[in-house]
Amino acid sequence: MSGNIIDGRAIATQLIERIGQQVANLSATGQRPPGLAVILVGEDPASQVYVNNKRKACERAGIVSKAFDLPPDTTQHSLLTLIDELNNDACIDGILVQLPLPAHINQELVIERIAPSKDVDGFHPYNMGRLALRMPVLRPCTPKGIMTLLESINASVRGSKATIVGASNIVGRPMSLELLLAGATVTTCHRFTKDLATEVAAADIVVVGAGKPGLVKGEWIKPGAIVIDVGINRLPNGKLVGDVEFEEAQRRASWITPVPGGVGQMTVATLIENTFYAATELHSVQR
Ligand SMILES: Nc1nc(=O)c2c([nH]1)NC[C@@H]1CN(c3ccc(C(=O)N[C@@H](CCC(=O)O)C(=O)O)cc3)C=[N+]21
Repeated sequence: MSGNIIDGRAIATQLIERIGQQVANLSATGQRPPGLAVILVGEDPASQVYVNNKRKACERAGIVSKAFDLPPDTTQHSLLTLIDELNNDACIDGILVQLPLPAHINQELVIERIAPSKDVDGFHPYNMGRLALRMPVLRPCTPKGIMTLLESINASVRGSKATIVGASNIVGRPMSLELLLAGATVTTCHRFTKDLATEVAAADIVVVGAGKPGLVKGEWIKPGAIVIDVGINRLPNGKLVGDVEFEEAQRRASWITPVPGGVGQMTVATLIENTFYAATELHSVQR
């Protein structure tokens, strides 16, 4: 078996184009375009790349993006004040605060300040709680984008065994909730997991988001499994790699996502999807 590559770039492009058509339909009926505020505090180069990708995707879909590039010494108070203003701005449907924030700012406090209906990242405790209780509203972009990728290959998730490697608030935990909601039997692994190899080897679907290059060995993958790699690691030689040993994993998998060109692209496209959803289902786009 040699795994097919899941073309995240192509599926993301399709999704952005579909939203673009729906945005055009809004303006044809005299409604305003969706608006997304993208807040970046500081000058981390990786964050700048991601934020730029998000702004470009907005443009492709006809979503109005409003950039807030704030200096690294921005106070927590002024960031919270900006969020309050955006919460009350009728042209803004989504507020994205790029993470990580500088250490002097309390991330949880900032996320909780965003109005849940504008939390297009799906990180607010309200939205995470809704997902946990099987009543999703705005769903975290990376896990939701992965569900879209699984649908695109007609994966049978219900009744499958899924192993998630990494239990972060933005990837592992919401991914576990998405797969549980879709009827998988879910195992979530983290730094205290005793035998990672055995947990991965048992899985029909493996989702890895740990931020450690080569953490998951290709030989652990069950033949025919689906492998989703959320890791993005820049090696000293400049090469971008995931958390999975790609070549050996590809030999055993039925399907596998590449890095770059896999999950990262879907994260951005899903942000666009969530912003459109917030505008049309949670806010009024009537002028
Ligand atoms: N509030 C918030 N929301 C996020 O969704 C969020 C965040 N903070 N902080 C950081 C992570 C990471 N993330 C990515 C976005 C795009 C790519 C992406 O476009 N990746 C390209 C390659 C990019 C490159 O060349 O570095 C690809 O995989 O093909 C990757 C990762 C969003 N995140």
